Amino acid sequence: MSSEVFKHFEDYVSFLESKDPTTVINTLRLVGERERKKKYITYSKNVFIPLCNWCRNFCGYCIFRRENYKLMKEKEVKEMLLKGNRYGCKEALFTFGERVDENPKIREELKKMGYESILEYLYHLEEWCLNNTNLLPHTNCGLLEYEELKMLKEVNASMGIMLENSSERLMNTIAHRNSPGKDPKKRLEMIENAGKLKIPFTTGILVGIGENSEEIVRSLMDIRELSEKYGHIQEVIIQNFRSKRGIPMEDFKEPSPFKILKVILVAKMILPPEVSIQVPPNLNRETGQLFLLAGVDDWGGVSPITEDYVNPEAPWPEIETLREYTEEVGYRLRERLPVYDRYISREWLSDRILNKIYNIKKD
Ligand SMILES: O=c1nc2n(C[C@H](O)[C@H](O)[C@H](O)CO)c3cc(O)ccc3cc-2c(=O)[nH]1
Ligand SMILES: C[C@H]1O[C@@H](n2cnc3c(N)ncnc32)[C@H](O)[C@@H]1O
Ligand code: MET
Ligand code: SF4
Repeated sequence: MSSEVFKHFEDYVSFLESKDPTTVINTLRLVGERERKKKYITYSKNVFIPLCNWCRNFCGYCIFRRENYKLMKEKEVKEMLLKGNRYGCKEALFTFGERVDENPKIREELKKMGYESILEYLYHLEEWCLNNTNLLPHTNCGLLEYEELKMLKEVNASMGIMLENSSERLMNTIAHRNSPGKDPKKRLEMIENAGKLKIPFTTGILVGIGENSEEIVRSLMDIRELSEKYGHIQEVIIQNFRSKRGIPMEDFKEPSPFKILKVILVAKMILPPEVSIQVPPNLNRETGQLFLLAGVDDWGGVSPITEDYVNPEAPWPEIETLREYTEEVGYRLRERLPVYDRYISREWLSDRILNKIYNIKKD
């Protein structure tokens, strides 16, 4: 269906490069034709658990990582989960630094708590979450091996990792120079492993980190390839780089709304139609409504109680505000689980996750 508009790599690239309003207006019309049929824009009510903010990488855009790190205590995590439960949240988002247990001090701390590794600790917390709350875990903690994904699938409704961009070139730039974990070969391999393991999966690209138009198109095509092969990509996040004081990339220009609009249109044309396109509403407060017209159909995780620890300067909108914002464009806001409906089956989910979902739906 998507190929009605463009077919070739070069077409997408020249579209991204285009300064001709007619081209963009025409594409918006063609893509928009399909958007008229959609009714709902979804979001997931969540609690963000930043389990540990040390990280083996140093991404040029990141403010989350601290050398003076904090590893969350079990009690603290449980209290946050219980609070989320009281607020009716359905997603426990475990997002944290990559391979934090490469740090000997953190390993030591974990040992004292009775755990051999951060993933053993994570598994325990996610299991507790399933046994004591109505929240479903979603883990996004950077690179994981096949066996690690397999273990976490037991206690996660879905998992994720941002591809960021599939360009090797960025590994020599300020964005990823000091981040071995952002090697696109490794990230694509992990996304492929998640496909083999039938894990409903979230990925995406970060726009505005020094990549060019070819690299954006290539990244989206790489995601499409894995999505077509395994069918596990539930959503693709188009994340706009937001500058923050003190990061190495402080002086980088944030991508313009026009640029993001074009990237969304290209994503819509490249990706299979069932794959949702997500933009976070806290990073797109002024522009989000217009992006709905270009094919965005999901706002991602929105939290009534925790901040976005990756973008702490950007508060979440109230759900009711988000509802008005969405309805003004003519769509309805609908809450979803961290796993999209089409994956709610034995083919995709572990028995304990599936049982939990049945029990949640009964409530
Ligand atoms: O609050 C945030 N949530 C982020 N999420 C959460 C996401 O919005 C939701 O957890 C998913 O839509 C699943 O419901 C991510 C999840 C991933 O799997 C990969 C990347 C992200 C990035 C962010 C983020 O920067 N901030
Ligand atoms: C959790 C995800 O958040 C994104 N991320 C990290 N730093 C920034 C920033 N300054 N602006 C926007 N997104 C960011 C990355 O894509 C990461 O994978
Ligand atoms: N550190 C992981 C990554 O960048 C998780 C998101 S950033 C806190 O992939
Ligand atoms: S973005 Fe993720 S991988 Fe990069 S430094 Fe921050 S926490 Fe680490």
